[in-house]
Amino acid sequence: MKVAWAGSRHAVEVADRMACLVASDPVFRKDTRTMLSRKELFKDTLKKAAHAWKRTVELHLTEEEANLLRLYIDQPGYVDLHWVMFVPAIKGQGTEEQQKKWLTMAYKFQIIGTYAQTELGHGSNVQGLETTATFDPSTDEFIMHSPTLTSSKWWPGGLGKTSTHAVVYARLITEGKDYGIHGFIMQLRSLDDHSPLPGITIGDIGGKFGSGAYNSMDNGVMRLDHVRIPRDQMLMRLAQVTREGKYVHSDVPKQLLYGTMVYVRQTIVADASRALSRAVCIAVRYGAIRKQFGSKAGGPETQVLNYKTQQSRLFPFLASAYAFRFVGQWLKWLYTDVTQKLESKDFSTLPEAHACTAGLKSVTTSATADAIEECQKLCGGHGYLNSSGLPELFAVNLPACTYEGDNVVLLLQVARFLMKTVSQVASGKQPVGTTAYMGNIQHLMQCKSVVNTVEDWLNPAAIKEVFEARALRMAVNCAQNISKAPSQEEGFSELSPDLVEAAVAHVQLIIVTKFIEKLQEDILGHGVKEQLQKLCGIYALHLIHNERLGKLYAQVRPNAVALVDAFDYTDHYLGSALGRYDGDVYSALYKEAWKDPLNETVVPDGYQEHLRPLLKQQLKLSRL
Ligand SMILES: CCCCCCCC/C=C\CCCCCCCCCCCCC/C=C/C(=O)SCCNC(=O)CCNC(=O)[C@H](O)C(C)(C)COP(=O)(O)OP(=O)(O)OC[C@H]1O[C@@H](n2cnc3c(N)ncnc32)[C@H](O)[C@@H]1OP(=O)(O)O
Ligand SMILES: Cc1cc2nc3c(=O)[nH]c(=O)nc-3n(C[C@H](O)[C@H](O)[C@H](O)COP(=O)(O)OP(=O)(O)OC[C@H]3O[C@@H](n4cnc5c(N)ncnc54)[C@H](O)[C@@H]3O)c2cc1C
Repeated sequence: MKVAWAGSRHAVEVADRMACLVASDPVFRKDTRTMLSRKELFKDTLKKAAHAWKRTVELHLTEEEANLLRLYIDQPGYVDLHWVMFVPAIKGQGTEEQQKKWLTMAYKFQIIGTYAQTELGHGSNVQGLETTATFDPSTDEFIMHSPTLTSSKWWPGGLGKTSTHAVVYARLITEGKDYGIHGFIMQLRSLDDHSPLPGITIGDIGGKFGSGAYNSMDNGVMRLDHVRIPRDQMLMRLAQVTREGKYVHSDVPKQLLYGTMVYVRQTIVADASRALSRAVCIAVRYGAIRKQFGSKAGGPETQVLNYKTQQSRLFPFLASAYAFRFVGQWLKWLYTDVTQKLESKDFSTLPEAHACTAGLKSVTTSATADAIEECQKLCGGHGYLNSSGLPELFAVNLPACTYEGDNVVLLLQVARFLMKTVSQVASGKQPVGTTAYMGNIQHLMQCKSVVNTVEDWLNPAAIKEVFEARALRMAVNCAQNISKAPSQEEGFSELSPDLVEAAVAHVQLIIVTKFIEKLQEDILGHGVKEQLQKLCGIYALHLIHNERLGKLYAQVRPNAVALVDAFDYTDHYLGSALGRYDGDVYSALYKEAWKDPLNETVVPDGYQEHLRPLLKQQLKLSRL
């Protein structure tokens, strides 16, 4: 099962090696992270990042190994934005010459970059951004400016205190005309003493949800006061401004401006499956240790994992963790395929790639955030302690529902794509890829489900048909209702709640389909495929209705702990007293409690100042 989860034997081996490297290095300790002040936490992140880079260079780590190293260090920091957004933005939007110049420095960490798109006033509506980049032909420069308070850049990770450079998104103005949003490379801080360059006001936007968690990241605010940059720092793969100030389009679609977001959304699906699997691993292992109540006849107490209610709340998450993992692996393939096509100037699959990345990012991160919260409840009171690992896991993953596109905004993008596809089907065009099922419209609009028993749900063809019929009927229903509205725009707006549901149904169909396709591959190991078939059945059935699931849960229960052990997480990475591999939960909880700074003294700070006078006063009063 470890191989099925990781993707290959090689993947298991590399992941094990990197996880052990991190777990055995004292610099990467994280058990007291939630007790650090914001300043201490930030400094700790700088230390970990520098040490990680040192180890990366010393050990000549490959890209795959370095990525895993970062993953197991498990602490958001400026390096994420540098590697996952700054570098890909230059790769995707810069010319070859620009890539050579900037990436050479970025790859060696001679500069640290971030992705500065969102502003105080606008995040979702990228076309509404206000920062300006006005071309001055007299000096061959752009003047970068924040004309209003709301145009202040707001949120970029690493911007607050660390980044030396950024790809800044701004409205390009030349020859008096506004050409909309474009990307520009800007140096923000001195490479000598790290002070902000003239005209740049920059800082951190303040503490965020939860202790520890995303507070390790210096999300930043930045205002620009007529800062000049050379013309060649506009990213010029999509469009150029000539020396004379003429605006020239390239032959690539302008949507490639959003390409970095497509890339990151795809990686976020993998992050979601990992976060969900961690929460499930903690709740399942703990559920096998925790006992409450016994039989009336005075028998032994029951492991809480044996309660049917616990199983019906927890096992759909276990199944979802596997489902998201497999669809994430497929999405990575799809992204690579689209990128190769783009390189040979085939842009035909871009809309589908956008819909798949946006939709899957949205559905998997929302489900994951909800599931982590539920896993806290599934662990009872102990789940609410920081030492359970769950509060921080929740706080770190919750913003994934918002960053890289608010989940509802992204689902509306999927819905827009679906409405276009329905209208193309109506005009006789055969849909392809993840919407190919829509071509089977006659049958899917009328067919009746053949599913009657739990066993029927293990029949892949029956499952697929149900999900296809559901997704198509919801999409067609929306399209018909939109066509009755006075205008397409009004209809879309009026029906947006239904459109979001139709988009979710389509995305769930993709997840179910990719799970089924995974089961058609050669899967080695005794009983592995059978367990995955049950999990696939649970994933599909829990989305439709819960009635017949009990039988499947009973079949998964004996292997539940093994199914979470297959995630192959070290105790260091899991970071949970409840989810420990050895099950020694109670001594771990007890030991963790004594680490709290409140326990440094027996009598707390503040006793002399506030508690003692209060108690003495009450004593005096009672004697009167
Ligand atoms: C400490 C450890 C150290 C270790 C060191 C070791 C070394 C390290 C090595 C490796 C490190 C690796 C680290 C890994 C860590 C991983 C961590 C994960 C990181 C995550 C970090 C996240 C940080 C967050 C960043 C951000 O949030 S950036 C900002 C994101 N913003 C958004 O997403 C905005 C959302 N809005 C939009 O996308 C758009 O505005 C819109 C909603 C799509 C609307 O667009 P608009 O043009 O206004 O309108 P439309 O008319 O709807 O669209 C026009 C047209 O375009 C199509 N479209 C839209 N989007 C796209 C797209 N993306 N691609 C293609 N096409 C698109 C749309 O469909 C329309 O098409 P049609 O006209 O044909 O319909
Ligand atoms: C932790 C974190 C890290 C981030 N890192 C970065 C970064 O590195 N770089 C960067 O540039 N940005 C970053 N961001 C910003 C992020 O990309 C935006 O917050 C995100 O795109 C959402 O935009 P918004 O904040 O403007 O939300 P809003 O759009 O203001 O959303 C508010 C509400 O309005 C709803 N809404 C908005 N538009 C519509 C619509 N058309 N139809 C229906 N409902 C709608 C949303 O669903 C939501 O409920 C980060 C954000 C966070 C939380």
